[in-house]
Amino acid sequence: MNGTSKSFNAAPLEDDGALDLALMVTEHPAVKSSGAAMLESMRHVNDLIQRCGPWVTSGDFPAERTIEANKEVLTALTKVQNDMQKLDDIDLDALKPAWGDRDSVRMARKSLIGCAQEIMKRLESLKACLASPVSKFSSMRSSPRQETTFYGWGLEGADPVEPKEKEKPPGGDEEPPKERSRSPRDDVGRGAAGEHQADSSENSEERKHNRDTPHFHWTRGQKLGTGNYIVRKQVGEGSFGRVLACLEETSKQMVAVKVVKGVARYKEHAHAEAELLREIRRCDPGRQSYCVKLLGEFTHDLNHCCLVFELLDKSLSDFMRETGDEGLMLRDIRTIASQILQCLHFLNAMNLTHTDIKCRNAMLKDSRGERVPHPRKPGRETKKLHRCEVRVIDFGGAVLKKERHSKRVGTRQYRSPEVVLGLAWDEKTDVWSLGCILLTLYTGERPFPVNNSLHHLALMERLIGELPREMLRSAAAGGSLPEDVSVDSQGCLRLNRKFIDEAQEVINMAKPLQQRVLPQHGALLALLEGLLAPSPSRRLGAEEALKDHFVANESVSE
Ligand SMILES: Nc1ncnc2c1ncn2[C@@H]1O[C@H](COP(=O)(O)OP(=O)(O)OP(=O)(O)O)[C@@H](O)[C@H]1O
Repeated sequence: MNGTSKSFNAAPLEDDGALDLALMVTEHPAVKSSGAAMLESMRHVNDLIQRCGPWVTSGDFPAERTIEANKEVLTALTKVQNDMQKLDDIDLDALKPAWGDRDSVRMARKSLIGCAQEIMKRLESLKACLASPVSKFSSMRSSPRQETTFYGWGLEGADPVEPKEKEKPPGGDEEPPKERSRSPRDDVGRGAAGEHQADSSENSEERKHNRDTPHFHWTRGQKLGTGNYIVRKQVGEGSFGRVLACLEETSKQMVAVKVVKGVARYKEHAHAEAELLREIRRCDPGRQSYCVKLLGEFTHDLNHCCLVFELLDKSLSDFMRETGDEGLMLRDIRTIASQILQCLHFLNAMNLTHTDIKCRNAMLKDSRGERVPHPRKPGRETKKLHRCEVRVIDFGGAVLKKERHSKRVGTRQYRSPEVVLGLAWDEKTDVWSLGCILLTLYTGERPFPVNNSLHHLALMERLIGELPREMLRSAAAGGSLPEDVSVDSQGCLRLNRKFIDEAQEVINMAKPLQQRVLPQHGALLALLEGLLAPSPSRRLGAEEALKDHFVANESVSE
């Protein structure tokens, strides 16, 4: 009999009626959906217990099935945690009459949380039983790791840097379909051959291994590092790690801790991001950069690099969703434009390009506000912020001027024409991305809901007019055109038959920029035309844009 089996409880979980009762007393949508999810999790756990019970009690673990079961347990734990969080997030002060009274919702929530805790207990005990066989099998399976190079930030003479692989974050994203940049710096010191090497099967194997490595598993109340950070809940997740809201014991302040996956490359990458953020803090004593503030860095369990940040509230994409994707008040858009431009101006002075400016990477410090009639959409509402202050996050893709490269950086929907075409890019690429953010905030719609380059370029032409022929010609001549794009002898985009069949209708329906902005908002239109100029040499720089009429003039009429 295996030692770990002592704690294994093979009895199936049962609903003692509390779940049903909870679902009967309220119509609150979060309670309803969590209740249904809880029933599903309960069934899943019972199934797992049935499947794993025999090996756990006999101690005879079959390799593949044990690894598979472990993955399932971790996924199920995350799911239950998320469902608990949804319950936790219910605002008892904002109930609709049809959802039932406060006490019923509170009671239902308590019952469901109790049920979730039971499910978690079982999953935790199963996880403990599987842990040691899994680590034994995994070490037998994994191939020797590649040696990783030092990833020093901006250090003269540092070794060629390792790529940051940006993969699609799990759990969906507000910008689907999403394609993340590969590396900000992965071809430094390499040529086109380097690019090819980066795609060799060995690297993609490793990339897959990194992506499949599970995220750090957390529990509420858990202490991180040397015990100074107590986990309260999860506030975000990216490709590199999970972001947890934690109470810092000494200061009694809530902070955000990004716990990076236990993958060597990701750890190095996180150290580099921390180093850069420390440098930003050093250069910004007056806190005028609007960059997120790094408060510290530590290691948890020897394996997880943890970055401690000021705790922020909601990303612009989450906030937009909360307002029903209707678009924000113009005065808030102006403030956001001004603050992100100040951030870009500051980064320019440090010779840095962020490369991944987007709605998910700009967070509000405080998303509280009041619902007001939408000034541009009769009959609709939006949310007017009490205090509009943003912070730019995720500096993992930032690139120093001296380390610029020709790889496609950033998230597809926010990429500038020069990046899509594989041409040289500079800090103006961030300005284009900001243009995409502002247009999204104004219209409520993402200007480039695309997942291939031809569609993207064709939509750009629809929005802002023809792309400069020199740009298309030089991309064609330099061999940097994306695979799906070709250019004719005149230097115009060639739209093939298949494309026309599939996408032409969508392209035709997309409105030019002038038609997306109301006539009374000419100042905003002028700014957007400056930010979304196709040629980087004609595009506004951050410093110039700060002097633009719309940005500089604080009195905005909605
Ligand atoms: N300081 C913070 N306060 C609150 N939430 C945060 C904070 N920083 C990040 N988050 C949340 O965590 C998510 C992931 O953070 P971040 O983008 O830094 O991680 P990442 O792994 O680098 O992601 P990506 O896949 O975009 O590179 C963010 O989208 C945001 O929702």
